[in-house]
Amino acid sequence: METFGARLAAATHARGPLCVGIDPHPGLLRAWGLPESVGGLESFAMTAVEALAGTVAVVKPQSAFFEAYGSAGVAVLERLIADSRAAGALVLLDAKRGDIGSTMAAYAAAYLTEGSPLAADAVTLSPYLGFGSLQPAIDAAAANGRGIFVLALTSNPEGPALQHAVTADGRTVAQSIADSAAAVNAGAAPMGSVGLVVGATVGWTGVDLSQVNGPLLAPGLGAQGATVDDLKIVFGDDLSTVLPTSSREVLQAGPSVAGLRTAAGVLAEQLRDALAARR
Ligand SMILES: O=c1ccn([C@@H]2O[C@H](COP(=O)(O)O)[C@@H](O)[C@H]2O)c(=O)[nH]1
Repeated sequence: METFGARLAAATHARGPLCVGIDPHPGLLRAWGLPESVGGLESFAMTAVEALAGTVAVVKPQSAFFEAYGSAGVAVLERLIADSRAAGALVLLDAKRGDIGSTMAAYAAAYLTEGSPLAADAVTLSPYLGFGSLQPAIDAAAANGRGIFVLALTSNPEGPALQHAVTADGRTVAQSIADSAAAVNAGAAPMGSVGLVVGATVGWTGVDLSQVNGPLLAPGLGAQGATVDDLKIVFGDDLSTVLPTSSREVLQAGPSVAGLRTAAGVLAEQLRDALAARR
């Protein structure tokens, strides 16, 4: 079975290094002239899929905005995942789950196991119950050709107080997460299937990402203030596996399908140039 790392490398090679987040904020629904209802959510999601899933490498639905509508919202998320994958995009479900190992096994069954209605190509996970608690998801990802993205240096201003804290062995929390991902990904080609989340907003961090050998999801472009040029500051020599992601900056170009495609295309082109040094 082809690994997620290999599938992602092929997708970004073919379609460019861009992930577009599908975040149906209430304010965006209003801006698109849609009601704040399940019907509005579905119109928003399906328009985004129509506009983007045939062209960008990865779409990243934000689970919270679908869960907000209860089971009917989750049904829309299921359809979004299926339709996006059918259109050729990889789907990264942004759910940021984290729990004790036995419960993590249930999350892995939901998000990473073939046949589950919510199975995506990859899911975001929180390592703050200990990186080892993620093992059931790492195992399920490997068994199903899927991937995980582990929070390391998040894009929000509150992140550094925890993520730059120094652990008992002298490494920062973020460095220890990066090292744990590197250990799982060691030897994988073209790259491993355990990615990290490293915000485009975080600036120079001193965290050594050179051994991670996995995708580095970079949120924070646009609405959170980071620019394409910031990626060079954050990632330095480690740009080769960076997957920049943007939600509101692209989505504000809707509801026009053409407008959304143009916004994603312009950003993808800027990223192609900025990440030209990638392998
Ligand atoms: O560190 C992180 C991790 C995840 N996110 C998520 O990415 C998008 C960003 O949306 P924008 O509209 O492009 O700001 C959103 O779903 C976040 O939950 C993040 O921003 N930072």
